[in-house]
Amino acid sequence: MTPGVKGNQCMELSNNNVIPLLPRATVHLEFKDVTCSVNTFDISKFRFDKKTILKGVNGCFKPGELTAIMGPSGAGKTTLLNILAGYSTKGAKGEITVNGVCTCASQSTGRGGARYIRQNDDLRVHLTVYESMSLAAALKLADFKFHERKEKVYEMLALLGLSGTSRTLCRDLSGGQKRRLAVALELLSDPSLLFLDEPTTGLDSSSSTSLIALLSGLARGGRTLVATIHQPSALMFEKIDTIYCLAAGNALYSGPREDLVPALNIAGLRCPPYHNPADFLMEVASGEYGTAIESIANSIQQYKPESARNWEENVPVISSFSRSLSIDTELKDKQLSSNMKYQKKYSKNIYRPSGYLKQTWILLYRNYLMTTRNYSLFMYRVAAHVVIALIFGYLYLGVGSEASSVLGNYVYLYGSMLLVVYTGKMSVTLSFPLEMA
Ligand SMILES: Nc1ncnc2c1ncn2[C@@H]1O[C@H](COP(=O)(O)OP(=O)(O)OP(=O)(O)O)[C@@H](O)[C@H]1O
Repeated sequence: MTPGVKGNQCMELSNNNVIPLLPRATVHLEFKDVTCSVNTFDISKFRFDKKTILKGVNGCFKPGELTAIMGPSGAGKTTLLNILAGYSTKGAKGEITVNGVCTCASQSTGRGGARYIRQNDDLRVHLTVYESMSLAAALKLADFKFHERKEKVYEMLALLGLSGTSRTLCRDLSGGQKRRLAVALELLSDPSLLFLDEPTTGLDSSSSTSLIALLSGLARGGRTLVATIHQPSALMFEKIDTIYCLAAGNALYSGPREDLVPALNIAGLRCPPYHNPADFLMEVASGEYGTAIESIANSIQQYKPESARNWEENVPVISSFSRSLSIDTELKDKQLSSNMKYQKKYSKNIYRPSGYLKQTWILLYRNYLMTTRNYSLFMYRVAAHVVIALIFGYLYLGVGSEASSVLGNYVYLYGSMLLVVYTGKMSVTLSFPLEMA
């Protein structure tokens, strides 16, 4: 029996129609004086040097907003995201406050149930979209009944415009669809805080824009979304609420998108007309305008916007946002109400994952599916065993029916032990780091 996977049905929605599902709680994340240093070995001097990647950055990410962490290559964007998400906190110092609860940046827990979508899609290429989703749902949503999990999976697929690809193998998805599936997998447990590392890398401009529109829609529901974005187009830039720009480990600008150009003006940097402000910011951060980053950052801090934004006033309420979307109202209402129903029914805040035994069973089943569908690997394994059997046969040739040759017995025992131990161990040793990723 397939755990968590049964049947198939589709609810169709076009790609860019996003229903802003409400998260279960809102998350306000603030960080103060975050630094990160690593020790690097300098071969020419034969000694360890300390490299400072982040030099005491501050900032705050609010619910209902999509924040883009921008900056030139090597500025420290991924490092900051890793620390904030609690994914990799080695060498980090500083304070991270989530909804008023302060934790040390070097701690990897206490980030309000944050989910992190890394740059490389960690999808199982031999599973279909529906299988990936339903197996993930079976792992993450232990308290849900089978039909409820199924409903939630279809709801997420429809939400992210993946209904039409539910039977497609993950390896056959386009780059944009893979990113959307990665988001859908994380949305199953309704996270309030979502980090994405370079979600648009490798996508064409239209897929990138539609992905950013989707993230912006999810943020509108009250989530806190933070994504590193290299160089957004003007269209993508319009959909971002807040910009956090890093340059050589320092925060250059942190604030609403619409205040970026006036703030740079204050620092004496005029964005040329018809120039994408995002490109201009990157040029400034790369040092193309000659001024020291610290002095620009200091000047920018002098800028006081006329209307300090209050997200609670400005974030559109769910009904007004959904009115602006051209989607089937009946379907939208049905999905919203099912989402609310689950949120009310299950837990105060956290969906409970499956128990150890159930997880083992689900993962075994997933492994079985992947192994049997990976024909070439399967055939290589069969061929390897045939070749090894021939070698053994040859080595054992002439030993006779009494097995009286000491060397023959030794070769047989030693060889069969190696085969049994290593063929079993190697697959685990190789796949463990991949599965952990
Ligand atoms: N473990 C480490 N050891 C040594 N240097 C590191 C380590 N991790 C990051 N760095 C260095 O820190 C700097 C910032 O890295 P990071 O990956 O955060 O940059 P980024 O802004 O995300 O760059 P990109 O946009 O190219 O991905 C880089 O110069 C990188 O080489």
